[in-house]
Amino acid sequence: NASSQIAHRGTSPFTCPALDTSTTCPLPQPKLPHPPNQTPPQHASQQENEQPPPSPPPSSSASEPKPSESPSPWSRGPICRRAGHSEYCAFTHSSFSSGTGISLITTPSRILLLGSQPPLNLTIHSTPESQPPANPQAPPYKDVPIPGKGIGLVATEPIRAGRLVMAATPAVMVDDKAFRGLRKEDLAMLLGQAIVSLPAEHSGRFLNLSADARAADEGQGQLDLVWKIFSTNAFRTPVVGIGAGVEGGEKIEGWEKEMDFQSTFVEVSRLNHACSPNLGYYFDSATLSHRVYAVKDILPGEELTISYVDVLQPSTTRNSLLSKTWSFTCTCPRCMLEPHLLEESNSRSQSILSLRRELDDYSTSASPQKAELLITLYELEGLQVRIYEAYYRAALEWNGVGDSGRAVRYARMCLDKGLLLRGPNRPFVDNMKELVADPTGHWSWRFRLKNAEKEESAGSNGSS
Ligand SMILES: C[S@@+](CC[C@H](N)C(=O)[O-])C[C@H]1O[C@@H](n2cnc3c(N)ncnc32)[C@H](O)[C@@H]1O
Repeated sequence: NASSQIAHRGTSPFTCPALDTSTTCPLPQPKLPHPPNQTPPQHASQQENEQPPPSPPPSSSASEPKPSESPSPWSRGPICRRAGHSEYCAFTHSSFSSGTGISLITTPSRILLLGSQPPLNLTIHSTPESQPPANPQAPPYKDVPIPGKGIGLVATEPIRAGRLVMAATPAVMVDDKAFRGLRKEDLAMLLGQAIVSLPAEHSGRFLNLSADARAADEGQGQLDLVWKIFSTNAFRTPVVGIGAGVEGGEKIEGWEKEMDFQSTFVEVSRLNHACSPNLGYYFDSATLSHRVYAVKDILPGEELTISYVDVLQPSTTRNSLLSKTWSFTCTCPRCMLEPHLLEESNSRSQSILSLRRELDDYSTSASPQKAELLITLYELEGLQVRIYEAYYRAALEWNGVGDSGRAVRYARMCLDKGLLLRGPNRPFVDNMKELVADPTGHWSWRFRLKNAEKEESAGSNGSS
């Protein structure tokens, strides 16, 4: 059966001295308390409005993938846990990513599907002795204590907008179904196995991440602490698996299945929040890496920040979510404006939301001037991290009134920023590329004018 393909490991949870406070292993540094079911830092900030993606949906009746013939680089923890019909186990690939290692909590059949395809099967790149680290250059930042925020990262050199600042693979990835379906104690137990099985440096850095202060202070136990470190620092990371299966009696090769995981990364997880951040990021399923880019020019000594919440929301909405989920109130410049300036900032945020709604209704005769205003509002709010969304709308609006020159210019600007902040495999990227290649053949060509004509003829029919 599927699980027999994975080598069993003799490790029992928490035999690693890393979790024994009497040893030299790094101790966790608990910080602020968090509620148990928090949303990982990225969800809301990655919204976009796109044309429907053209790719066909994955087949739901395809059968499980076949076990791989080659020896598996994965080892499996000794104890698995059940949620519903599925059994979840902790799997570790300790030579992954030049010996950094990675652990996954998922089902045996999913590990066969995922683990037998790139990048998880790239054992050629994963022998620690023979492979240098992926990025031998010193990073342009260091971690330092930031008053009121725990540890954070600050720039050690000038960083230009557009520069790749980090590309890191996770320490641990948890199948979203396990995250939601398993009892907390069971998930904590599997997380414990997952962490102790990582190479020592990676597990030590994981255990140094921030967690709920109550876990350590009240001595609730090490499993609870590992669970809290994970949930404080997890990001949503959808992974596309390519499988083979049988549908309607016919063998199908290469169906794609998107699987949701929650993942914690030891470096990215040090980034604190700001409401107009200077970094943007996306998770690249093909390399299993979080790619973090500068969206503004950053000076040495400046803190590097990402956004944990939807930055388009007004300050009260942003802060109530931050407080509920991560137990802090934001003190970033956008939140600390004087009252009359804060009021203007919130009014701009409200306008952004209503303009987006208006522009995203393709059945009306909205105008390119509204898209231009949207760009200005994003700029005034310092939202370079989402500016590609405004360029996207401007490209469609100008094409919608038959101005291909401006449309192509904005489509290019959307691609320039959007590729950095969302990666290549996105429907909006395809959409903008199609517009650049052939604006007059694009679905949006003169669509607003056609709407206006329809409205006019409906009006004249009504009045005649
Ligand atoms: C993903 S961790 C970020 C790194 C963390 N500061 C550390 O010491 O490892 C999230 C935690 O950092 C703290 N944090 C992040 N951004 C903050 C901010 N803008 N103000 C205050 N605390 C913040 C909160 O305790 C939050 O739960």
